[in-house]
Amino acid sequence: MTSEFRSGFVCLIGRPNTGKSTLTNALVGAKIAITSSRPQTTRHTIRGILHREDGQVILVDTPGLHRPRTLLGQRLNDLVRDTYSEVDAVGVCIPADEKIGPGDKWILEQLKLVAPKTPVFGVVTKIDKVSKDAVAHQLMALSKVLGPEAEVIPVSAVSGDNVDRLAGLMRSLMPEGPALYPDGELTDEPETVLMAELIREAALEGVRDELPHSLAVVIEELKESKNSYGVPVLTIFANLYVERPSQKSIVIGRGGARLRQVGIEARHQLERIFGTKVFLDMHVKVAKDWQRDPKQLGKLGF
Ligand SMILES: Nc1nc2c(ncn2[C@@H]2O[C@H](COP(=O)(O)OP(=O)(O)OP(=O)(O)O)[C@@H](O)[C@H]2O)c(=O)[nH]1
Repeated sequence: MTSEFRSGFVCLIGRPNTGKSTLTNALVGAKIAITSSRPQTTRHTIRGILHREDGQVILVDTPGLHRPRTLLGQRLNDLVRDTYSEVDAVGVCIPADEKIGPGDKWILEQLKLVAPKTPVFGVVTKIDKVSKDAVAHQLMALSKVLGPEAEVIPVSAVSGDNVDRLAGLMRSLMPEGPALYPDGELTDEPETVLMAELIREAALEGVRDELPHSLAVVIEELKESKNSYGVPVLTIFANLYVERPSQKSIVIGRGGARLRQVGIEARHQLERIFGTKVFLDMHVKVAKDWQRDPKQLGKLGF
């Protein structure tokens, strides 16, 4: 028996750091969504596309929903709410190693409020981190919160456990329809957005101060040329915006050491993803209070 082809959109939601980006990468099979050990770093709605013989699932990875404190926070939340009501299914992600708390319940309330008809499924993530008993306990707890209709699946993006099963479940929740994107396409984000995200991720890694909301990266220009050996090189001109001079020093580091390290890290990732030699030309600038200024926000792509 051949089953019908299904296609549609899925959004994985959950508190920051629950493993949504890592899971998206595992499902899609390539590094597209940006992960970081620091919470709330995924700012853009990046779509990974899961191609299967029997269907296509377009994953919309949203920033973690959080109580807004700044204009940027509000815009991010609006974006998340719009996404909830437009997708065909929403996956609620809860890490296996943390109790379901008020933050999770708040997210579920928002979901029921803005998209009461969107099918929901549960995902217990990072199951490699805890015992089987703890996983079973978390599955029951999540099932209780989501209700009897929602299917709940335990996965580990790191070991790959159940990632295929989850892909199958998502596909089964999609409406019947043809592929929406050509095979082989992994994301529909413009590549400059992806470049900016990768540089931003590298610049945040290892910085302990509260930088995540104060750092924006804008790709100013791309130039293709050949080096002295005739090898094609892509030169990326990027501006890193921070809000205060003190943050600028953090990003640059002593004698520019940190920024050089960030450059090496980002270049490595960019070369891997874009399959070409990369030269990174980065400048760190101070744009005072850009998070609270609508004009600046627009300029920085929010
Ligand atoms: N052990 C283990 N760690 C995981 C797994 N999935 C994600 N992580 C780790 O958990 C951290 C957060 O993962 P992300 O994928 O960035 O989480 P996120 O939910 O996308 O986070 P935000 O972008 O902040 O919303 C990272 O350090 C990951 O390496 C998993 O299956 N097992």
